[in-house]
Amino acid sequence: MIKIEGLKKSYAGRPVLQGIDLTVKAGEFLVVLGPSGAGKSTLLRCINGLAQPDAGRTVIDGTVFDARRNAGGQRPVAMIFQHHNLVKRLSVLKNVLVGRMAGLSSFLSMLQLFPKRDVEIAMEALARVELPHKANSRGDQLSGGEQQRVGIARALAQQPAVILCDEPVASLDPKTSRVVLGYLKAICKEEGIAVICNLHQVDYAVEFGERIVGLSGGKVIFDDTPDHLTAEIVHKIYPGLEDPGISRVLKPRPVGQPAAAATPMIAVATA
Ligand SMILES: Nc1ncnc2c1ncn2[C@@H]1O[C@H](COP(=O)(O)OP(=O)(O)OP(=O)(O)O)[C@@H](O)[C@H]1O
Repeated sequence: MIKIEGLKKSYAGRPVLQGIDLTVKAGEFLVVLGPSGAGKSTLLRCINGLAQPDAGRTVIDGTVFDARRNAGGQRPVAMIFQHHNLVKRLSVLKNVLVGRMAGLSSFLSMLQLFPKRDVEIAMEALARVELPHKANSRGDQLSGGEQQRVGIARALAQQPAVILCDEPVASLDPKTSRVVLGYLKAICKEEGIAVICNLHQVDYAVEFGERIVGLSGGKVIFDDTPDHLTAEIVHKIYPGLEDPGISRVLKPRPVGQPAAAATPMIAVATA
């Protein structure tokens, strides 16, 4: 289980995250939606230590996560990026083995020598995304979708507690996007890994997310299952969005039932 507690981050005095609290269970697929600049990437960067939060902490399976203190062991937080971040001149297998490097001595990683068990783990991860036959291809000989599947295998090879995905399908066509999100979801469920996935596409969020968090102005304004995401809430998350097509992917609300509140509401009787 990953607990994000009171995360705050400002850049040049401008608040970007204003106190984020989230608990994500092992094997839960959480999608973060929000307009450009809402702080989605900053949230992931603060969790994995690429950015230093001003306040707050991340607790993973009961231990406070500090990226700086994790050298020498496998890191519990893996990351998948929009542009795959593969080393293009290296083989696919070596790219996946990067996920094992945290456990290697600097001497062995410099020589790119890996224990047999690490190579087995990397090959198993490639098999999970159905690319073992590409192990010896160079990273740049793969399509965008295949490169992202290698990115997933690299994250999986790290054997993390949580995988953070920063717009992993933003540069892929719709069919390939669904394939990539399908692999991610299957791995999340079958391996019991928590996934926090930033997306721009509401339709994919509804299709693949078990839980959706809406960020706006650095605050959580929606946190619920896709069933509770209404067109009104989507418009709150994305003010000014003019896409009537959004309502097609949302479940119609039964007549007379009010829209789900963005934050829990308690009825207080008046005296
Ligand atoms: N290193 C940085 N230095 C200064 N400002 C930054 C830095 N990183 C992010 N920001 C600012 O923080 C705000 C949130 O950025 P962030 O990238 O987290 O948004 P986002 O929701 O991921 O947007 P997008 O969907 O466009 O990727 C933006 O206004 C951005 O300019």
